[in-house]
Amino acid sequence: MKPRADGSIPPHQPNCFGCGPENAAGLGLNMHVDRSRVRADLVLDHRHEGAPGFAHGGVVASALDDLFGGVLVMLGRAAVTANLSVDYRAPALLGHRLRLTGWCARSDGRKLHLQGELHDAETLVAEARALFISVDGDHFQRSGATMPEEWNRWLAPVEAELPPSKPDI
Ligand SMILES: CCCCC/C=C\C/C=C\C/C=C\C/C=C\CCCC(=O)SCCNC(=O)CCNC(=O)[C@H](O)C(C)(C)COP(=O)(O)OP(=O)(O)OC[C@H]1O[C@@H](n2cnc3c(N)ncnc32)[C@H](O)[C@@H]1OP(=O)(O)O
Repeated sequence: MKPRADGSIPPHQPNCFGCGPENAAGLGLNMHVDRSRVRADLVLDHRHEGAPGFAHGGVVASALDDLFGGVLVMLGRAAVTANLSVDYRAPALLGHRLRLTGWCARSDGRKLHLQGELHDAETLVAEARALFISVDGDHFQRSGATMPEEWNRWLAPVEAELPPSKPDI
């Protein structure tokens, strides 16, 4: 799996909660590569409500987690979330167009240190740091579910080194 020629990032799989178009309960993220970052717009609604008019914090965390899944596609690395930390800086308002941005800050063998932000216009709503660990195909066999054909191709050996991190933009 890799970004398309126009920079858009295909869904991880059709039913992915974050980005799968077939998941009626999902967030429907459409991600794209913008230089060395991944971006997506997100409008949350009453299904995502916590306090009245505010998005539930877990939904915000889910959006950032799946955004990091988009960063993995940009990097060409299959990995899973080992740790996700979110600082909530301002309420995420329902009905507002929110902007997600994610990038890889650093990699160290199997460890990928990813960072992301959620903005409402100029307002920083949330920032996240995550540790992802590279995995191979065996990791996903444990569910017993059928893997998308494309995954069999990208679940390559995890030892491959990432290219040097690009400078922040
Ligand atoms: C080519 C294209 C690639 C495209 C990629 C596309 C998709 C991404 C892939 C899959 C996801 C698919 C779709 C959804 C996409 C994105 C959504 C967000 C992602 C998720 O929704 S994903 C679900 C939630 N996620 C889990 O379901 C993980 C459960 N978990 C485990 O499966 C294991 O826990 C695992 C595999 C993480 C590690 O297990 P393990 O046995 O392989 O490795 P081990 O434990 O030895 O750790 C190795 C080194 O990491 C350190 N380490 C480990 N965990 C740490 C922690 N929490 N904090 C600090 N350090 C930690 C150790 O200390 C050691 O460090 P050291 O080497 O220095 O000793």
